Amino acid sequence: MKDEPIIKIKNLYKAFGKNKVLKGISFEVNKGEDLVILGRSGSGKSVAIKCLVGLLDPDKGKMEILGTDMTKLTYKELNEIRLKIGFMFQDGALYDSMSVRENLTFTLKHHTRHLTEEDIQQQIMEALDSVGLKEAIDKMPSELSGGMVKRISLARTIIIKPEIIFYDEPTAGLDTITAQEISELILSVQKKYKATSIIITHDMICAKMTGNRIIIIKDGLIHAQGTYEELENSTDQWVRSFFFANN
Ligand SMILES: Nc1ncnc2c1ncn2[C@@H]1O[C@H](COP(=O)(O)OP(=O)(O)OP(=O)(O)O)[C@@H](O)[C@H]1O
Repeated sequence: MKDEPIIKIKNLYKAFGKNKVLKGISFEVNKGEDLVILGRSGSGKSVAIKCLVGLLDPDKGKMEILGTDMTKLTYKELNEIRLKIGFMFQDGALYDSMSVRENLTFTLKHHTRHLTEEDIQQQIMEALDSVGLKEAIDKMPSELSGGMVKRISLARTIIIKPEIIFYDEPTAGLDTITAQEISELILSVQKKYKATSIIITHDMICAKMTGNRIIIIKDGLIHAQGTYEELENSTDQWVRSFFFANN
């Protein structure tokens, strides 16, 4: 069902010593939504997501994913909820010593037990097909270009069919054209798999293509939110600067 929040963050605070990074962030993400988080470097976008998924302990705040209170989880419950979440990290995070096939097999076996060899191969081919890279199945990560690494890491993210996908700077380090191809691919994956997404990015083309709502973090708080068009036409000069300057 749409319009049903499956991610809820309320009054999230996080400081590292004197560095007060998050000072009361609240937002919700509905099922099927693709939310982009913008903010200048160091504004706390990654910290917010890490708190949400249990990789960092928040100082204060309530967080819920798929109806589960993320602040009161046992280790077992945390692992269970993480099985429903896919991550696409900035650096791709593939295992260098494993081929593409082995990387994907590893993820799949770790996620789903008792799959037959035939199921595994079929799901690998389906994921690689979704990112247009079936021919790379037996390549090693060192043989892949930056754009191909991103595609394979996207394949690895979707192979577990997550309900929620977190993208951390999915187009970072790519030239403009390749970045746009990756954004297009993310869009097609979103349509095909219908996962709910949170996308952290500095790439405004990526934000425009992949997000249907944007929030902007400033000074530890949510400074503005809306659609790309609403924020682009904001009366707030600082907000508008995102759309015309490279952050
Ligand atoms: N584990 C940590 N220990 C101490 N400080 C941290 C830690 N993680 C993040 N920080 C600090 O928190 C602040 C926010 O970092 P964060 O990585 O969330 O920024 P960001 O908005 O994602 O930036 P970027 O766009 O550059 O990735 C920074 O000042 C950073 O130094």
